[in-house]
Amino acid sequence: MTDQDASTELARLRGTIDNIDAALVHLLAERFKCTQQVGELKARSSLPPADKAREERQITRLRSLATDAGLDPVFAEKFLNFIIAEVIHHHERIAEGK
Ligand SMILES: O=C(O)C(=O)C[C@]1(C(=O)O)C=C[C@@H](O)C=C1
Repeated sequence: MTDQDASTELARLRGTIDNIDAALVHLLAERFKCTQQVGELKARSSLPPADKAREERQITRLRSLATDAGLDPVFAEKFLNFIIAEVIHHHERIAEGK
């Protein structure tokens, strides 16, 4: 592969990465819009911000989906936990009226 070929291929791959990153941002934005509504519903109904049983079910499902998709399930679990921790933080702020 020539240097020119390599830089053309790298630019093509980076274009794909940029598209995927954009899709991830849009998906996350939609998820957080939805969890914002969940947070407001929970605050109105005096429900606790976290639901560990639901999280267990989500993790089991995501790990299985990840394995089937060829993604490291440990990474998928960490990623979901990272997102959920942020959501719980948002829920707590909503419940505090902030
Ligand atoms: O499903 C809920 O009850 C939510 O508040 C959403 C969510 C999530 O982000 O998926 C966040 C916190 C809960 O512990 C479980 C799940």
